[in-house]
Amino acid sequence: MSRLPPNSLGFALLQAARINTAVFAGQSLADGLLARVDPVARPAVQDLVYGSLRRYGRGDFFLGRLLSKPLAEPEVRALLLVAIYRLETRPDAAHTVVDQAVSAAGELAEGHLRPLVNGVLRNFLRQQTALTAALVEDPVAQFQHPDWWLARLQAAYPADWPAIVAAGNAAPPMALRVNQRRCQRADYQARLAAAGIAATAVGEAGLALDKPVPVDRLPGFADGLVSVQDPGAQLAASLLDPRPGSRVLDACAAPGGKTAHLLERAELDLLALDLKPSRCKRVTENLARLGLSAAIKAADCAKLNTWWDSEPFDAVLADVPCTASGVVRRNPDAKWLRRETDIASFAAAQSRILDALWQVVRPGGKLLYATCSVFPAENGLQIDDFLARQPQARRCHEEQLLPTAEHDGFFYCLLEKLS
Ligand SMILES: C[S@@+](CC[C@H](N)C(=O)[O-])C[C@H]1O[C@@H](n2cnc3c(N)ncnc32)[C@H](O)[C@@H]1O
Repeated sequence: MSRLPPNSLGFALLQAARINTAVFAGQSLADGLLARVDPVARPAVQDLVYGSLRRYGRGDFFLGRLLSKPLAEPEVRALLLVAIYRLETRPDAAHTVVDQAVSAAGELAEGHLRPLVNGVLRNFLRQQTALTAALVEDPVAQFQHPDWWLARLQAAYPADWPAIVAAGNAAPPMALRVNQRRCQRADYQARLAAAGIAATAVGEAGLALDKPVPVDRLPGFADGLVSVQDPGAQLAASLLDPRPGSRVLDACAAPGGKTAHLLERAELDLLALDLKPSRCKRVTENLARLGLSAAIKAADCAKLNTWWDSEPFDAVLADVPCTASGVVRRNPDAKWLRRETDIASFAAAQSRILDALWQVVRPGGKLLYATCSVFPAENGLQIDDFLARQPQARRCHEEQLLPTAEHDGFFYCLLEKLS
């Protein structure tokens, strides 16, 4: 509980510090940490949490210079980091920010550290120019990614890595996919314009918004006229392009974005699998909102004996679990929680899934392998290894989308099973 009013900056700083403390203790933002925040404060808390985590390497560097010894109190440290983020990105009313951070510190168990919070933030403001100039001394601070992550990007993309890093540190764009079963894109674009939301057509059925908006401001969202989906993710359905009436498997389906897109484009006999029953529920809810239907089952797609009836599929989508290194701006906590060894663990799980799913593709059928990663071990190298194991597989199309201001990072490889 807190004595600060929910609409105050102090309250938002306090909540953001608590969430970031949970993240650094190992919890994921995807576990709904923000959903528990008072709705009045949620947009401000979200900005503080996501923004400060995107820039954690930088904040950590500043604290290293400002503190004489490491802080043992995680919530106080997290509070300093969110306050520094706010001071850097909204330099107006800096002294109000410091005062509000000190009030927030008073709500923590370590309330006696209020003078330290006050002193560190005032020192930050006094030394800000010199501290900012010193960022170049430390790549993790300057580029705001772990050192092993930077090394992997530099090795794989000698020319593009600075742009990948810059995209990963920026706030993400927001795009919609129009449910072509329920309305035309141009009509929906006009509805958006009437609601004061500017958007540009992108891809087959997408609309890129000039500025992100809360979903409840989107006309007809609850009635299934649109879904939020990155333009990079919207490529999957057209790459797999299953024929109407064909038997399709979406093997890693939750929350169902690509499942829904496939069904919006054509009538299909589609089975959607996901490992977790709670995530299958999200597929069910999404399809219901959009007026679509599929068979949905909780299962490990790699354990064929638990779900497969031996009828082969014409088309399989394998949107496999991955490091999500291409969408790190949407999950900035992952950047700091991941370990380099995770890449090999994901790659091993992905090859297990690929080998199993290949058995359910009919001869002449297709499998689209997809990740939202930029690490080659999960992408092109994974497919090279697969092709070496599977002489009946042919690589029809492969593309690595690097994250930009317009879309997230994705990898796609369309494979055909030779008859
Ligand atoms: C990248 S997400 C899928 C996103 C989804 N295709 C979409 O467009 O909305 C990967 C999903 O794979 C699921 N998953 C992980 N391992 C799995 C397995 N062995 N079998 C089935 N699903 C799995 C995860 O629970 C997660 O929901």
